[in-house]
Amino acid sequence: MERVQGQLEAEMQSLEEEKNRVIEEAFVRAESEMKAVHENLAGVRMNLLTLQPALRTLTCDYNCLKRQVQDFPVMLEKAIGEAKQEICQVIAEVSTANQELLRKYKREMNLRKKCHNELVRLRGNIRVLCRVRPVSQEELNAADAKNMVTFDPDDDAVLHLSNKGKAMSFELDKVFPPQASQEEVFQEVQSLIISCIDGFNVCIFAYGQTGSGKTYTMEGVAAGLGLPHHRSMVAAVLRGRGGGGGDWDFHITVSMVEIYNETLRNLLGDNPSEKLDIKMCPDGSGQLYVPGLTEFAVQSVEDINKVFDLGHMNRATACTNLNEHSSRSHALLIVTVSGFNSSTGHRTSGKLNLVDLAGSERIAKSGAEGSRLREAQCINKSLSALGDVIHALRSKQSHVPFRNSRLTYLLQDSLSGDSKTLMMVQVSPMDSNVSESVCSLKFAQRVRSVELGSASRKQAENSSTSSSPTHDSVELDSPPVTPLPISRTSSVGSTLASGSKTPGSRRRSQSHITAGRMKLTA
Ligand SMILES: Nc1ncnc2c1ncn2[C@@H]1O[C@H](COP(=O)(O)OP(=O)(O)OP(=O)(O)O)[C@@H](O)[C@H]1O
Repeated sequence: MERVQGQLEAEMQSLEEEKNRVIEEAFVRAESEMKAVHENLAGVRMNLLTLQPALRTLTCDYNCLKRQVQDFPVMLEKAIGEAKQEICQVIAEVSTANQELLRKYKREMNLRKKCHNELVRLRGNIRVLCRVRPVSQEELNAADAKNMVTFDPDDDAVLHLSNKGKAMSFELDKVFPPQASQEEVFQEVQSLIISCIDGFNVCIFAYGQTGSGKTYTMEGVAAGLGLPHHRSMVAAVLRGRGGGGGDWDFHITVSMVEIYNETLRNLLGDNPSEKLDIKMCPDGSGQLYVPGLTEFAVQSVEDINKVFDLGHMNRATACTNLNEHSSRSHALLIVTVSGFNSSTGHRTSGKLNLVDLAGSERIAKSGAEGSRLREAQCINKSLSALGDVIHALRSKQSHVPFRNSRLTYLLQDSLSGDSKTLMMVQVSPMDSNVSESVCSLKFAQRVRSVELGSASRKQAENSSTSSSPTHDSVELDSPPVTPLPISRTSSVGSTLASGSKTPGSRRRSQSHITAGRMKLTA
């Protein structure tokens, strides 16, 4: 018991000692930790002391930013307002400059039109050009073939021709030698074509014997394109639409007709064999129109191509031999351009007539009979009538015998007034064609060699009184119309009112050859 007690006391003693040791250790540790804490605290205090100014700066910055943020919407609004003002000012300046440019552009456009019309006027409203076709390969191969045509190197309006050993010279408005390209010819006639957009009526005729190049000039294949050339003439009208300025809106329609044996046929109609008539408008305006004539509205070159294909197809189906038939008939392409200016309300109406005439060669009366004789008579009659009309117009005669053929009657409004006419006389250079070439050139000179402005008072009515050097005057079995009296009052003033229009009134007038309009669906 005592031993156990002694053991317990010893244990308690050691525990007491252990406790004191642990307490002492804890105290030492606590003291060192306390010291470290104090040191830390001193460091923190130091830090706090240094951070205080930074905090003050930050607080100051923050307050400053806060104020700026508060002020920002106001400043932004102000800046936007100022920017808006500046932009508006610049826009106003640009708009003024733009309007000024537009005004200048319009003035230039009007000037261009005036210059263009002046140019056409100076050149003469009726111009006679000549084109000599090249010698064909076949002709080159023929041993005895001779080229009879030479040109004046100093004057592009003169052509020399050797006829049975006799030298002859002809002066026209311009002569195109065989090497002249389609493009050169097109450049020459382009301004004339485009004037239909300005409200003028324009006629371009291709005249000459069969094989002299009439169709080549009027429909010749444009290099590489495979498209008939006068499609590009119509295409020029389409392109020229833009030249009037943005205020103009143009409506373009195309008709194709053929005149064979003094009979008018609609090449775009459902029935190409159907004969058309030329009639006086029942409204008493004195204007002419062709009832039933088909007009296709065209807007693109594709539309034009479709119209041509239809016209050529109809022409081919209406006859047995197209080549012969086309040589003995006149083919007319009529392009009507109606313009409307949305700013001024101004309207214009112009017409372009591209006429591929029948072959002008003389057929010996003794050798021809039946239908060939009638064909020859009709061709001679209409070409003589055309020569008479152009001669009368160019010499400003008081009466113009439009009614002597279907061709001149149909084209009456496009030949008279301040219309513009171009006669392209086609010539073959070969000796075998020389007498026909002489006839064609004499015809050209006859319609041209008139002193402009020297109007004579009267002009014989019928082609039987014609002085045409090329065509015999042959009466038709039934003349197309009764000849008109020759006084200016009756022929121009009443019956042929459209032929007497002043430049201003003609510009306002609508197309005389009208018909039910169709939309192009072909
Ligand atoms: N300027 C030219 N350049 C090249 N070839 C031409 C030219 N003019 C005509 N020809 C060629 O001469 C031939 C006869 O031309 P074209 O058929 O145009 O004569 P045409 O007067 O219209 O005859 P037709 O009265 O029979 O219609 C054609 O083969 C044509 O290609």
